[in-house]
Amino acid sequence: MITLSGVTKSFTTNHVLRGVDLTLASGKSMVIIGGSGTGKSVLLKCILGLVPHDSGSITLDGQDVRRAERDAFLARFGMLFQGGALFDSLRVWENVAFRLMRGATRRPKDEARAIALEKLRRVGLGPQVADLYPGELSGGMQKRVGLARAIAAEPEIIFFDEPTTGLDPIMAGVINDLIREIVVEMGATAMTITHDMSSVRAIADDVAMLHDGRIKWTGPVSEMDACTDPYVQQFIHGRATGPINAIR
Ligand SMILES: Nc1ncnc2c1ncn2[C@@H]1O[C@H](COP(=O)(O)OP(=O)(O)OP(=O)(O)O)[C@@H](O)[C@H]1O
Repeated sequence: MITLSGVTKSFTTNHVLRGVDLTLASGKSMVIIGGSGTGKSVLLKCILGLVPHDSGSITLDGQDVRRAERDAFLARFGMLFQGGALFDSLRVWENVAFRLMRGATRRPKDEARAIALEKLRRVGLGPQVADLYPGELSGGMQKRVGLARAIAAEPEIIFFDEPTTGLDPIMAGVINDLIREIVVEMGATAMTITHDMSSVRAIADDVAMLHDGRIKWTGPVSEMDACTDPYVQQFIHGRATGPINAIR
């Protein structure tokens, strides 16, 4: 379980997080929504300890994330980054096996390649893709490779940062379904940042809306439509008018 309590983070006079309280239950899928620039990525980086928070606490299974031994802590996480963030100079399978070939749990090359092929298969990519370079793949295929990489080391917790950005609606649907299936299958705890409401509905058990540096609303996705909070309503219906200023 990941617990955030009163988390604040400022960049000089820009007070991005102003007291975030949030719990990510183990084995559940939490989706964070909120307008551009509200601090969703900063929140994710604070949890990972990549950006130090100013005050409040963030714990993983009761342990302060700032006190955790970095390598062991990060090894518990898988990440699917916004642009896929694949290494252009590495073959697809080497990208997927990246973490398997480094660090304390380093595996022999043949074993790492076999795991990479198995993970590629899991995301619907055949062995013919393994020796290509990322630049030879479509955007949707690159996302799948990124997803295969995120799950390669079988992490307990997976973060998805805008997993469907730049994909057509059909491919976005495929990626959403894959994320949901994989998270359920692995029993992983998932946190996804997205603007895409169809992703929210496909991926989330729970939703949290970040606004003005705080969690404006959180609850099960099944209760989101009935939520009367005007901020949530404006966001989920994509209305230009409402309490959220459209000009930012
Ligand atoms: N390293 C940094 N130094 C200074 N300011 C930063 C830094 N990282 C983020 N910010 C600021 O924090 C605010 C929140 O940024 P963040 O990227 O978390 O937004 P977001 O909600 O993820 O937005 P989007 O949905 O557009 O990706 C922005 O005002 C941004 O300029």
